[in-house]
Amino acid sequence: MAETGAHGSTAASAAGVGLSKGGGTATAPAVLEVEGLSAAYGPVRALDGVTLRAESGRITAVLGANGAGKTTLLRTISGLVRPTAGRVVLNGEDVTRSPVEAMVTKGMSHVPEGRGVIAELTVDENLRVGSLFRGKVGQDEFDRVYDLFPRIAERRGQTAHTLSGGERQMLVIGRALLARPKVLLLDEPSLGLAPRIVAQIFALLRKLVDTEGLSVLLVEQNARSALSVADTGVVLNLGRVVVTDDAARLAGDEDLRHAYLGF
Ligand SMILES: Nc1ncnc2c1ncn2[C@@H]1O[C@H](COP(=O)(O)OP(=O)(O)OP(=O)(O)O)[C@@H](O)[C@H]1O
Repeated sequence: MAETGAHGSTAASAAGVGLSKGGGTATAPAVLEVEGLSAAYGPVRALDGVTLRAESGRITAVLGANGAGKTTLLRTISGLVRPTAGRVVLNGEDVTRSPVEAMVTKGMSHVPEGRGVIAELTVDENLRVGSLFRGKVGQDEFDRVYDLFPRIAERRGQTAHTLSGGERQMLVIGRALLARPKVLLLDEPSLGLAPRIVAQIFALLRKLVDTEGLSVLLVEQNARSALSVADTGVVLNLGRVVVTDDAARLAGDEDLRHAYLGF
């Protein structure tokens, strides 16, 4: 198991060391910095001093068992849950306790678990509803999403309730991308999907990260898949960071895999 330092970060990851999957350079600017973040639901302490960073052009996977605090972490970062302590810094600006709309404007998009689409509306209408908060969005931006997700493009006139789980996941990611985020928070995109579809979605994320410098904070219970696409992994247990390390090293750490990742 990798050596952990303060807040569970390894010395290597704290220094931003580790090659990206795209073969890029070791250090990238932090788009998102989370420092000592804590959150509670009444007496239940769900997050306890979580520190991590998400960098431009990199995928950071947050892993852990049921109840580890992964969803709460994303909800607290994006302003849906009020932290009891700690800071969220986006592009160098302290955005802790900013309203969700402000987070979106400043470059953070959150795709929650559950693939929330409006079932009665068409795919195209779902995309347009999702872009309303941005004011006028050019057709070229919708076309870009359709280019990224050809399956969604083929189904643009269909009502969303006819979509498969994978297509819904693509639609909600596409909708989030219309906000032109610097950092995309994704909660369990693989849940209930066939491995082939998960691989397609992860490959697309990898492409966006490598070509556009997007930063992705990916929450997953499916640790094996997540580590195969991520640059860095952060393992949570009972609301605390257990270890932060290069994704390939985490995947190869048998003790850690057995103790926290279930594969
Ligand atoms: N709305 C809530 N009210 C009370 N307790 C909650 C609430 N949401 C989560 N919790 C508790 O907070 C802790 C962290 O839950 P969270 O959903 O963040 O974990 P998780 O790692 O995302 O788990 P899962 O993979 O099962 O979704 C758990 O103990 C959970 O029971």
